[in-house]
Order: sequence, then C-alpha cells, then structure tokens
Amino acid sequence: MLIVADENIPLLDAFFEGFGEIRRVPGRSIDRATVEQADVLLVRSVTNVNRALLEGSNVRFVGTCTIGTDHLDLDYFKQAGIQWSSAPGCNARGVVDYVLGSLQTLAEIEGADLKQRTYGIVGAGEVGGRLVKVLQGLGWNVLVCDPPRQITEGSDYVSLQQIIEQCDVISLHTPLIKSGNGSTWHLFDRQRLAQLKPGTWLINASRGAVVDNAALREVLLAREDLQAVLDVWEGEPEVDVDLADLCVLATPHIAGYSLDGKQRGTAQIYQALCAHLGQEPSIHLSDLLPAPWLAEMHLHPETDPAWALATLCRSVYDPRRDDADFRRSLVGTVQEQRQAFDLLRKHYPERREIDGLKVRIKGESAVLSQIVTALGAEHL
Ligand SMILES: NC(=O)c1ccc[n+]([C@@H]2O[C@H](COP(=O)([O-])OP(=O)(O)OC[C@H]3O[C@@H](n4cnc5c(N)ncnc54)[C@H](O)[C@@H]3O)[C@@H](O)[C@H]2O)c1
Ligand SMILES: O=C(O)[C@H](O)[C@H](O)COP(=O)(O)O
Repeated sequence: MLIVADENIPLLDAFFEGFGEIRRVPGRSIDRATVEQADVLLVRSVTNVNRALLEGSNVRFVGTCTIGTDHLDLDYFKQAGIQWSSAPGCNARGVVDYVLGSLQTLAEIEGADLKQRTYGIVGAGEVGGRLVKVLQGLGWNVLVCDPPRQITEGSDYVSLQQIIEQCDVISLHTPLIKSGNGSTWHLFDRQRLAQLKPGTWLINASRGAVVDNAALREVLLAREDLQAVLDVWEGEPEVDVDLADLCVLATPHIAGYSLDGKQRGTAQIYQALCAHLGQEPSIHLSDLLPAPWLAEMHLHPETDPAWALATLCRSVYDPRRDDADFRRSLVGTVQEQRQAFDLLRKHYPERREIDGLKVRIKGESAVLSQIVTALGAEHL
C-alpha cells in the first residue's frame, strides 16, 4: 500500500509504517502526479482535495488530520466512492486555550474585568461547545448562537443579531461553509461588523473567510474602540498586513496547534484507516505523547482569583509569543511572507493542553476551586 502524506503530520511512522510505504510531501505541493499511485492520502488543511486532484488516481481513502473539512470536496468523494475521515475535536482544546490566553491579553491592554463582560459564542460544536462550558464554569455571562443546533436542540440559543447587540466579546467557531443556505462565508460582513457594540472584542480562530477581512480592516481603521484577535486569514498563507497591524493579536493559524491536538489528529485518522481496512487498532496515542513540561502547580488559598486565572491560562498558553513571531515575519516580499507563514507553523514550539496540568490549592478556597475546575485542569 502506498500512503502519500503531508510531511507536517506528526507521528507518521509510529502510526502508519505497518500499512506500507509512506511518501512524505509538503502539503501545498501535493498534486495529481504525487497522488496518482497512492492508495491512501493523508492531508492537513492546506491541501485542497477534489476531483482535479484525485480523478484517475488509486486513492480510495482520504484522511485529514484536522477538524476543518472545507478543503475537501465531500460531494466528489461520495460520487467517486472514496472513503474519508477528518479528526473531529482533535485540537478543540488548543483553540479554547488560545481564546482564554487572548482574553488575558485583551483584559490587560484594556484594563478590563473579564467577569464583567458578556461573551457571545458563535458556533457551539467541538470548539465553541467546550469554550461555552469553560466560560459558564467560571460563572461568566455567555450567549450562544448556533442556528443548526437551535433547530435540533431547542431554545438555549440566541440569534446572531442578539450576539452583535448584546455581547462585549464575540468568538467565532463555525465551520466555513462556502455556499448555500447555511453559508458562513463572510458571516461577519461589512454590515454586521459596523453594527458591533462600542468596545467589542472580536476573536476569529475558525476560518479566515468567516469574516470579510477587507471590511474588518476598514471598520478597525474607522473605529478605535473595537479590538480584534485573528488567528485565521482570508487567502492564507497570504495575509493582509494592514489588517494584522490593526489587530491586538495576530497569529498564523496556530490556535489549535497543541502537541496533544496535532498528535490526536493523527491518532484519529489512524483509527479511521484501521476501520476502513477492517483492522483492530494496536497503536495508542497515550503510549506516544511525552510528559508535559509543567505537570503541577500549587496555589495558596489567599491567591487573588483574577491572578490565579491569568497565571493558569498563561502557564498553558500565552499567545503573545506567537503574535510577536508572526509580526516579525510580516516583512519582505509577499512570497517571503507566505513562506514565513508556513515555516512558523512547520516549526511550531511544543505547547500542551491544560488537562495535563495538576493544580493543588493548599487550603480551602471555593473561588479558586471553581476556576481550576472550570479550566479543566486536574484539581488535586
Ligand atoms: N484556528 C485553528 O487552529 C482551528 C483549530 C480547530 C478548528 N478550527 C475551526 O474552528 C471551527 C469550529 O470547529 P469545530 O470543531 O467546533 O466544528 P464543529 O463542526 O464541531 O462545530 C461547528 C458548530 O458551528 C455551528 N454552525 C454552523 N453554521 C453556523 C452559523 N451560521 N452560525 C452559528 N453556528 C453555526 C454548527 O451547528 C456546529 O455546532 C471550524 O471552522 C474549524 O475549521 C480552527
Ligand atoms: O481544522 C483544524 O483542525 C485546524 O484549523 C488545524 O489547526 C489546521 O492546521 P493545519 O492542517 O493547517 O496544519
């Protein structure tokens, strides 16, 4: 069996060498000639997998080690009888940690009290759903907009208009759906962006085109009261540098880049390929993930709760370094910037998720217990 795989998929050998030959290719270079003889194609989000790529090839299984599937032509797969799998939820916690870390930075810059703000989560699936639980667990005021879930689950949801009118912080977690009734392409268009409440913080770690980037640039130029955090960009790996300059935090699509999340994505696709081939999985991620660098923290019961929250969030992930690295890369020619975007992602430093962190409170503190539990760290 020949497996063609994006070279940036971690643990390729550990999970897939037993199936046959693995050919590693940069994700953006995967073309018809590369996949022609392949039986299995393993990709990340940067490879568009469609009829133009696959027609006439041997590929019978496509696995994307990512949550997003907007780079896959699922209609074509169905028509061509090609099995496929994504990795739902694999790096969702990493994105939650990104949002929490971003909130800490925003709060610091603005001198804002996070618990006084109203949060609007747009899209309450793997990422948004986890984020809602954390924010509600902290006792904060959260409104959730998810029309597809509202139809199936009932009334605990609000409209997008209510989010725009009532929320101080809006975090976007919808899939990118490019057309049709449920389209999310430019969900935040010029008109909606212009309606944002004074002082709104807008966070997008979903897909770039969920926000009209050109319109956001104009709105941010016109309104100094708004703050934006962008991890994803229309036209990646090319980035609107003027827009990045206007953002409080700008990062190169790394919100979900925890080591756990990336390796979990590979493990999920390994399991899906085993199922496709009728084999029992024999390799387990728990045997491969290294121990986290930071294993345990102790808090004194008198610790200021806001300090404890900021310290716990930042001990897991602080987006300011990624922001600084990214801004330094936004120089030179467009081609150099595109390469830098990919290189920052390729050589991304190790970062772990919070559930690997044990926290001991050395005495009684209900408020600290609530914070530790809400964040999802292990409370000793
Ligand atoms: N930046 C990153 O590193 C990163 C990492 C992981 C996922 N993502 C992206 O984050 C997004 C969310 O991922 P997920 O795993 O939570 O997806 P999901 O499919 O589990 O959840 C998406 C939710 O959005 C809802 N939704 C659909 N259309 C909507 C609309 N118009 N308004 C509001 N809600 C709507 C769906 O009903 C669903 O509940 C995706 O775009 C994914 O590609 C980005
Ligand atoms: O969809 C996802 O899982 C994320 O956006 C993921 O982080 C994308 O990473 P990439 O595949 O581009 O390396």
